[in-house]
Amino acid sequence: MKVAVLGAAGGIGQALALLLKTQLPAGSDLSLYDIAPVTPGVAVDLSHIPTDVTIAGFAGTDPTEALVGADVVLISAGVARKPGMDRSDLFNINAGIIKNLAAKCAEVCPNACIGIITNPVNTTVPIAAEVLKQAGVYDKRKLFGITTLDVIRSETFVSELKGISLADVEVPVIGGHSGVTILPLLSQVKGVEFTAEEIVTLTARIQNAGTEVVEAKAGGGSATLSMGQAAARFGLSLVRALQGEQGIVECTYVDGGSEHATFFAQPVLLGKNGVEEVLAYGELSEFEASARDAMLEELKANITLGEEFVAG
Ligand SMILES: NC(=O)c1ccc[n+]([C@@H]2O[C@H](COP(=O)([O-])OP(=O)(O)OC[C@H]3O[C@@H](n4cnc5c(N)ncnc54)[C@H](O)[C@@H]3O)[C@@H](O)[C@H]2O)c1
Ligand SMILES: O=C(O)C[C@H](O)C(=O)O
Repeated sequence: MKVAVLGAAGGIGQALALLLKTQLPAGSDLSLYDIAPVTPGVAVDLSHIPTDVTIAGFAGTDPTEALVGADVVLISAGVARKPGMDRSDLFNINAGIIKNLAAKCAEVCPNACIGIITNPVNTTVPIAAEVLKQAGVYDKRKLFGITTLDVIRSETFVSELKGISLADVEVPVIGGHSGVTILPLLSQVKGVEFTAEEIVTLTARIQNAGTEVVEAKAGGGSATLSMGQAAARFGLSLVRALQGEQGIVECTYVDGGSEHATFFAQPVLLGKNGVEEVLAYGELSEFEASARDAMLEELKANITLGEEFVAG
């Protein structure tokens, strides 16, 4: 398996590269690409860690060398929020970056699975899809918006609030990855009862958790280390599934035939070709059903924005 990280010199990229260097299966190749000149040096640094994962780093304006033969491409290239900004404020810069990188993937590694971290995810994933379609290589089973950070935050916050072991907490998160489009299904957490007030407060905290980090970093960026962990979890799950391991499920934002929107995050069974099956997300509480319905207008507008950006 070859995994490429684009945006690898950034806050997320470096954390992710470290986790992949130490956790990818033996025999894997890891390639790092970023426009930042330090990127080959990041690869040299990581190469001194004694694992059976080979690593190479590439800088400059052309990611081709990093992408040759890639099975999985994880993209965190782009700009991050500062206090007072919304994820949608990143669109102007990041839309073009994703458009160009997706075009390169289409050209160099058209069969790779692509996981997009770059915000606004609700829009950057449709942008990538349109670019891949234009190039005639779109396979909807192989394009993912990485929403795993919402899942790990939900699990952490539930465990803290209820004093239960993290090993026992699973929280599906559906919809998208910004504000009200992030919907944790707290009613489905096994063995835990929440009061109506806890549901409201916890849902809001999970939806605003990105902003909580942005404000705490006070102009120094957004979540990088927790996102590195989240992207590593998703990327490693995908690699294991591509290698034939059965039963691997992650929530992710996919073009999965949802009745709600073209792209929708929900639990997905991963397999040898990427998405094996989009799973039903189960029964919702009244609160969750109305939150789901209320998010759809925003989510669909986010998707249309991406489609129209590529259509020009
Ligand atoms: N999906 C999520 O849950 C999630 C979570 C956190 C952050 N993010 C998003 O991830 C992105 C990256 O965040 P970060 O904190 O790592 O930012 P960062 O600024 O630390 O790193 C971004 C990197 O991208 C590189 N870059 C810019 N343009 C590039 C291009 N065309 N090709 C290759 N590399 C390029 C930069 O040189 C930089 O090293 C942001 O858009 C942020 O909003 C998403
Ligand atoms: O909030 C951000 O801007 C980054 C990321 O999407 C997050 O959820 O932490």
